[in-house]
Amino acid sequence: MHHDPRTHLAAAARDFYARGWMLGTAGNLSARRDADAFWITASGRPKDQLGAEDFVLMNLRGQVVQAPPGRKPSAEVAIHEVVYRHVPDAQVIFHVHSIEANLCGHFAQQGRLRLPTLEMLKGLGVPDAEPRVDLPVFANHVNVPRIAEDMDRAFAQALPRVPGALIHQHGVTAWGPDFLAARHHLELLEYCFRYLVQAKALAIGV
Ligand SMILES: CSC[C@@H](O)[C@@H](O)C(=O)COP(=O)(O)O
Ligand SMILES: [Zn+2]
Repeated sequence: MHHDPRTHLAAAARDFYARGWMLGTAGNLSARRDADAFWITASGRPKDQLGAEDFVLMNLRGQVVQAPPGRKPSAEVAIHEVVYRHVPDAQVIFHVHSIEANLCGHFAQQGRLRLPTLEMLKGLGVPDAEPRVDLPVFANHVNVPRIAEDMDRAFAQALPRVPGALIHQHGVTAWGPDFLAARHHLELLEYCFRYLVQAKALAIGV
């Protein structure tokens, strides 16, 4: 769909950086070029100042198709690959590191985080009056392909009910059929995380 989504990815990164979600080079963003290839941020680049030379084109078999000199794909490219392989509708993937997402990992039980019963979950594709929805939570591993393998196994069983997944003590990954939808999904998940943290602080059961 997005034959060259790099300027859109750079704009999204600036936005998320300004929200404090991509500090210190954290996070990575990608968008499909076609059924078999996607553009992803190069590893370790400052997310408030990405240029055309800060993106790498990958195929869905983990191979670099095109990379500017000296640039490597994101260390977390295997996670994006798993999402693109399992979710044909996913055209754009955003992975960011917020404080609230990391606090919320501690509220998870058996690898699931129960999302608050908010009307806003409609925006995540859950139209129920009293939604009971869990976000999958994966263990973090220094060896990123291990995280991707866990996700691959889980997604082969069942895709998450909402378009996202949390990695414990690390950050959230959200996706969507276009840039706007992926951003909305990320914003709504981050809203849920803020809500859960504040509810916990106020000792409110959700
Ligand atoms: C700032 S360290 C964070 C990284 O280890 C990683 O989790 C991350 O999200 C960014 O890695 P990157 O290789 O730049 O895409
Ligand atoms: Zn990360």
